Order: sequence, then structure tokens, then C-alpha cells
Amino acid sequence: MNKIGVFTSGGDSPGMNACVRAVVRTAHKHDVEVIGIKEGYRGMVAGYFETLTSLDVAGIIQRGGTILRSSRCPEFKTKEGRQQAYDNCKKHGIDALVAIGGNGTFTGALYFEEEFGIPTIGCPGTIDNDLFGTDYTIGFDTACNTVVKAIDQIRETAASHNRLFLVEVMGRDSGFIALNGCVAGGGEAVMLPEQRDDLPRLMQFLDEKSQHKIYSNIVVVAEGDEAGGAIELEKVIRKEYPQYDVRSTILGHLQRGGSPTCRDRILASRLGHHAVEALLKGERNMMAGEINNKVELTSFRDSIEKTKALNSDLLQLSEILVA
Ligand SMILES: Nc1ncnc2c1ncn2[C@@H]1O[C@H](COP(=O)(O)OP(=O)(O)O)[C@@H](O)[C@H]1O
Ligand SMILES: O=P(O)(O)OC[C@H]1O[C@](O)(COP(=O)(O)O)[C@@H](O)[C@@H]1O
Ligand SMILES: [Mg+2]
Repeated sequence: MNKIGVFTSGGDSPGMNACVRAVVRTAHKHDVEVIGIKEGYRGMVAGYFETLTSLDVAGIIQRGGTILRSSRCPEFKTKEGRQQAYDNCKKHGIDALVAIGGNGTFTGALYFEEEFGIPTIGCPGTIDNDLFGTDYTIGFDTACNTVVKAIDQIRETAASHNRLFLVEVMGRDSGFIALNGCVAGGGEAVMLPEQRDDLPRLMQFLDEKSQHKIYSNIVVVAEGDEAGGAIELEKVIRKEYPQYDVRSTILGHLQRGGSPTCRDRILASRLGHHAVEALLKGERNMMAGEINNKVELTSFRDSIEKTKALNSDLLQLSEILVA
């Protein structure tokens, strides 16, 4: 193996740069050249390829976002788009790929490998933590820390003004950020995409609190919850519970940025390193993840098709620890 391509794809996540750095430096230790493919699959289709030296990845471990940039690329979902991507990889002499991204990225990588046979190893880079085969994804810890900091600040106004706050966090289909953010931020209730009976439970909770005249509460709402996010939920609460002075805060893309935490940097470094070692050992079509603090490979198919369940003890804690 002489040359590998590395790219970041889908939503950016803090730690992607640390992962790119580990890929480049590990490959160079084995005298393997690295090509950075810019803007994820969009750049693979369009031909945005650039050699990465070890110095190109100096001073990036602490930076959020991705120096390779990223994209959501509809063309790659077509056979013609993937053919063009393959032609570009061939033209640049790429023998193998490291794909840093989420479930969509690995779905694309699976098709690409099946069609054209370029060995690919994935590193889980997404704040959503929605990949089977790794306890945590790169960027999740940083995103949760951002959420907790925001909740801490919002709680000050909630308490001072006796208000009910709905804090909307990211997660169209996955409630990991919401659940972890709620438990760590001491939220009073959480609304998760995985559960379709949160609304009646929240209503019951609000009833009880209002009977005790406790109006200052924080509800963490995943964007893909059954109510359709904080704004929709606020409308329901305003109508049903006029006694609450309710406000919504949508954290949005604040959660995707920022300098990665120590935990995300180490995870990214370990997985980027392991991805290259795995390719050199002849592995392919797998995601490198961390399970019980050990790096393990899981097939792309399992990583996207199997569901990583929310931590049931955290779910219970989120209810037990409420006053
Ligand atoms: N079914 C698919 N077939 C081929 N490529 C796909 C497929 N799903 C996603 N991709 C590619 O992967 C990219 C990233 O996926 P996306 O879901 O946007 O982010 P993430 O990888 O972070 O989950 C998409 O923009 C698309 O180019
Ligand atoms: O930035 P966009 O394209 O609006 O996407 C927002 C979505 O991206 C995420 O931040 C990350 O998702 P992916 O890692 O799957 O791309 C989701 O939590 C959120 O729903
Ligand atoms: Mg995804």
C-alpha cells in the first residue's frame, strides 16, 4: 500500500482534525503517502485532492471543524457520482481510504467499496453518537459539554424569573445528546426521538410541578422529539398551561463547534491511528470504534444497521434525580 486518501464527511464534529492528524502521521511512519480529499464525497466526485504532509497537520489538534472541510453530497448517492469519484481515486493512485463521518458517510462507503473495491476503514465522526460499534463517537463529548454549559447558564435565568425553559439540542433521530445533556445539566425532564410517549409524561410532570407552584424547570428537547422540537412544544405548553412563563432556546450549530475536549482528542487520535494500522493489515469495510476502552473493528453494515440503544440506567437516572 503506497497511498491512502482521507476525507471528512457529513456534519463536522470537534475532533475530526485530531483524527486526520493521526491518520497522516501514522501513515507517514509506514512510508505511506496521504492524500487529503477536500469537502468529503463532493471533493471525491469533483477531484479536490491534495497531498498532506506531516507539517500540514501541525497545530490542528485543538481546532474544531475540519481543515479538510465537509459536505452533504447528493451526487454520491447516484451510481454516476460514485463512478466519477472512483475515476478520480484511480487517477491519483489511491490504494485505500479512511472515511471520517457518520452513518450516512459509512452507507456511502459501503456502496463504494462493494462497487469498486477500494479498501476503506471508517472513523466515527459525528456529534450524534448514533453508531453501533463504538461507545462514543468523535465530537459527542465536546457537544455534550457545550450543552451542559448552556444549560448551566440558562438555569440562572430560569431560577431568577421562575420560568420554564425548553432547551432544544441536536438529534433528529438520536437522543444521546439530549439524555446526556439532561442528566449532566440536572434537567427536570427530557424529550427523546426514541420515545413516543414523552409528551403525556411531560404533561403529568408539569401538572404536578404546578400544583406545588414550582415553575422554574428545564426540559431538554431533542430536535426530533414527538412534539417536533422546542418551538412546537412551547405552543402546546402555552395553550395547556398558561400558568407557566415558558421560553425556548435552540442551541443549534453552537453544539457542532468548539475546541475538542481531551476525551474527543484522544478518541480521535486512537481511532485515526488504528484505521491506518487496520488498512495495512488488510482490513476493509470496517469502522474503528472504542468499546469498553478497547479499539475494536465493526463492519460498516453493522455500524449503520444495528441500533445503539440509549443507556437505560441513564434514562432511569434522569427521572430518579429530579426533585
Ligand atoms: N444511501 C447513501 N448512498 C450513498 N451515499 C450516501 C448515502 N447516504 C449518505 N451518503 C453520503 O454520505 C454523505 C454524508 O451523510 P450524512 O447523512 O449527510 O452525514 P453523516 O455521515 O454525518 O451521517 C451524504 O451527503 C452522501 O454523500
Ligand atoms: O448542519 P445541518 O446540515 O443542518 O444538519 C443538522 C444535523 O447534523 C447533525 O448536527 C449531525 O448529524 P450528522 O453527523 O449525521 O451529519 C445533527 O445532529 C443535526 O440534526
Ligand atoms: Mg448521521
